[in-house]
Amino acid sequence: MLVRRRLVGLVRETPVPVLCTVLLALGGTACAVGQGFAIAEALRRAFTGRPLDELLVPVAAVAALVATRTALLWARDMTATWTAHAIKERLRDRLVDRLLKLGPGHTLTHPAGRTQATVGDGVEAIQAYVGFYLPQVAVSLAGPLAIVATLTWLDPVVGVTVGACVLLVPLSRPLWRRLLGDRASAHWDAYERFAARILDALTGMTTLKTLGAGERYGVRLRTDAERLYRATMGNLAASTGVYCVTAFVMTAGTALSVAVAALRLAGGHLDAAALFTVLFLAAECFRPLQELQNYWHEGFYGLAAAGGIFSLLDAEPQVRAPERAIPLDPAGPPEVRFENVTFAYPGSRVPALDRVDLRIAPGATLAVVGRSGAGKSTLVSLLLRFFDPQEGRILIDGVDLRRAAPDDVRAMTAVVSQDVHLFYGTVADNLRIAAPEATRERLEDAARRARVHEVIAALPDGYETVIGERGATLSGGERQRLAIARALLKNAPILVLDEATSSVDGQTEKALQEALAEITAERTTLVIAHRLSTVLTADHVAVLDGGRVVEHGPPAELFATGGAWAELVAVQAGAAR
Ligand SMILES: Nc1ncnc2c1ncn2[C@@H]1O[C@H](COP(=O)(O)OP(=O)(O)OP(=O)(O)O)[C@@H](O)[C@H]1O
Repeated sequence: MLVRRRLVGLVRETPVPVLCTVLLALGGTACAVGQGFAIAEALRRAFTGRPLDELLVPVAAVAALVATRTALLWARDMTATWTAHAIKERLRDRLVDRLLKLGPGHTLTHPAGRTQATVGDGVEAIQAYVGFYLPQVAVSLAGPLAIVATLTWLDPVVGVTVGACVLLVPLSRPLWRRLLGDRASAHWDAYERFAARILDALTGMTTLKTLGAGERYGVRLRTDAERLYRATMGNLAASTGVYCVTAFVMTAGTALSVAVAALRLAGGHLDAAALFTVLFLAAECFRPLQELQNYWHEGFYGLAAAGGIFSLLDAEPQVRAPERAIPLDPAGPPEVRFENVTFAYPGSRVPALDRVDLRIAPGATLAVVGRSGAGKSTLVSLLLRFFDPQEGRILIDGVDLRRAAPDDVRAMTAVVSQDVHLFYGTVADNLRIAAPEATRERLEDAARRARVHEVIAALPDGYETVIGERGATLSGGERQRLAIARALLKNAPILVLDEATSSVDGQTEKALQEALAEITAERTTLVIAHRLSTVLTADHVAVLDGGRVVEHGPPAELFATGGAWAELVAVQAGAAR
């Protein structure tokens, strides 16, 4: 029997329904035992020439027992299914809850496809294991034990023979455990890899096509599908191999028990009716083990998925909430400071930010520029407290972010990034993600200020239009303007603009710059920008290079010094010509 302690722990959380499942199954076994005795009695009466009406009682008892058993097993299946669903739903709630707690700190460092396979199919697979397999383990111990005791009472020699044969099944299990466990894990691993690859292909379809890499990626997909196929067949071979051996032991055990009972009959230790009872009970003794074997077929996936599920449940968030969080004031635009901040991503030895000192005065705008990989986005991730710096600290109005609740920190900041994610749902739903209570008037006002109201109004159902997955029905520029409307609705005192206007045409950019100037005036703003037009209006510019601030000051002053900023301007000007 393959049992994982923590999965048993899940079952223990719903003790009553699980106990009911076990008792109903054992009730079914008890009916089968009664059936064996009733049939034997009917035969005994028939063989001894008793009148027909005397046969009616045992025959009626058999019918009643068969009906009761059917009802009990139906109730068992219903209870097991219900229990399995309840455990599954609770587990999935916990996983989703944990994922939300782990936040982008986890999603940025783990493949989404694997996580999706764990939370989706992994939890589905657990269902058969916890709902059917584990309760059946208890039934397979108690049922055969009770039947062997009954057989021993009928005839000790037959009882010991059946008991020995039954014992062979669980005793042979350790021989297979390793093989079954390894094959199941290999199978799940191949499945997770395949699921991750498929998700990547779907989300990156445009990139693959524009790079002409569809064919090459298809080869990788086929290789992973082939690996999954081989792992499935390997698992199936091991599983059915064990199934066949166990079935053989069970059949041989039943045959041997009947042969021993026949010898006992010949020796005058048993009568013919008792022989029939033995025959019936010996077969029934192996039935729970046979069912256990069947449930294993359905549940092995769950056992393999358990590793991923529990490691996700055990994963610790990158940032911890302090026991007594200092509240942050969301009212006015705050001062933001990075003090000697050094940070390297988990698993990386090269710091993405190296002793960064920056200050944004309340209501001021700081533009951060620098080459790709300089550390600009990392600055934002730290400001949103997706990660904590290894050295130094980040302060909002003098409060170290480590001493504030992570949710409070995120509530202070609205982000408009390059990669705008629109969720499956209506335009209004997508706007209300930022402000669930917002009235239709507020939505429209925000959309107007973000210069996207006309676009929304022209959609087939206006604000109630369902946006296709990943915003397929809106252009890049429209999506960005929707993101700006979201930021307006969130109305946070800190604003992060990550190349917020990179996907809009010249005319829209002008209108957007006006709208952004309007909202940045009331907020402390950090602009991550590659384009000069976005930076020129900032109060300060910081030039990042290799995670370090190499220049910092008002844009005009920096330009006059002829340093890194002036060099970047020259490069851009050259590129524009
Ligand atoms: N999730 C991550 N795990 C490990 N390293 C990362 C991760 N994200 C970024 N890095 C590394 O950290 C450094 C800074 O990256 P960052 O994304 O902050 O740069 P950036 O200036 O925003 O670049 P770009 O302008 O191209 O967006 C880079 O060396 C990058 O490879």
